[in-house]
Amino acid sequence: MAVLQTKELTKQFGELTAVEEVDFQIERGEIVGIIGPNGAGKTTFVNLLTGVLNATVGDIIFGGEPLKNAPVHDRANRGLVRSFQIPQVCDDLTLLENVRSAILSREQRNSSLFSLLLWEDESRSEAIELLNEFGLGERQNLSAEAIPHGDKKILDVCMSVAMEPELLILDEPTSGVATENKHEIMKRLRNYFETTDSAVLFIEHDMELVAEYADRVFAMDQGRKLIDGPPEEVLEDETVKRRIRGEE
Ligand SMILES: Nc1ncnc2c1ncn2[C@@H]1O[C@H](COP(=O)(O)OP(=O)(O)OP(=O)(O)O)[C@@H](O)[C@H]1O
Repeated sequence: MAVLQTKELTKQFGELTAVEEVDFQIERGEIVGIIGPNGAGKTTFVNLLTGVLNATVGDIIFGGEPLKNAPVHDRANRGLVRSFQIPQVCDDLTLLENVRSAILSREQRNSSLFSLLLWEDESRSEAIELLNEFGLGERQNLSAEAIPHGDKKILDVCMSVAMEPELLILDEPTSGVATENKHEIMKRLRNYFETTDSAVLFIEHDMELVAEYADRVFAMDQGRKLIDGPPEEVLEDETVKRRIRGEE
C-alpha cells in the first residue's frame, strides 16, 4: 500500500512552474532516491510534501487521507517527518538528551504529563538503544557541539528516526560529510529501516549512493518527472546521463 501519493502536484512561483503535474507514489518499506539537476524542483517537491509550501494545483494523499493544506506540525504528527540538511540538533544538549527530546516530542502527541513522568526511564533506554544502533552510544553523554559534523548528521537522522515516521524525508543526508561517513550514514539508515515498514525518501546528488541504497529512483528535470524506476534502469537512461550525470 502507498504511504504517500501525489496527483498532478504543481507549484508555481509567479511565472515559474517549479513542480509540474508530478504523479508520484512511495510504498511501505521502500527507500526512494530523488535525483535531478540544480533547479529541477526536488526541494520544492519535498517542501510541498512536508507542508512548508502549499501546492498551486494537485493532491497529496498520505496514509490514505488527503493532506490538503495541513501545516508542517500536523503532518509530522501524522508520521511525515523531515530531517534537515543542516542538522537540527541542539548543541547545548548531550546526544542522549537530544534523542530523548525527539522521543518526548513524539510521545507528547498522545500522552498526559503524568504518563510522561512515569515514562521517564523508558525514554532513556529507548534513546540509548537508538544511539547504539547508529553507532553513537559510547558518546551519549558528550554535548552535541563536541562531535564532528558527520556524526551530527547521524545524530540528526537518529532523532528523525526517534519520531517513528511513517515516511522519513531526507534532504541530502550526506552533504558536507566525508566519503567514508556517507556510506556509514546510509548503511545505518538502511539497516534501521529494514526492521520497520516505514518508507524513506531522500534527495541525493551522489549517484553512487543512489545506486547503492535506493530501491527505486525518481528523476526530475525542469519540474517534471523524467523517469521513475529501479536504480540500474534510471541511472543508465540516456537523458539522465546527459541531464543529471553530466555525461555527453
Ligand atoms: N521560494 C521561491 N520563489 C521563487 N522561485 C523559487 C522558490 N523556490 C525555488 N524556486 C525556483 O524553483 C525552481 C526549482 O528549485 P528547487 O530548489 O526546488 O530545485 P532543486 O532541484 O532542489 O535544486 P538544487 O539541486 O539546486 O537544490 C528553481 O528555478 C528555483 O529558482
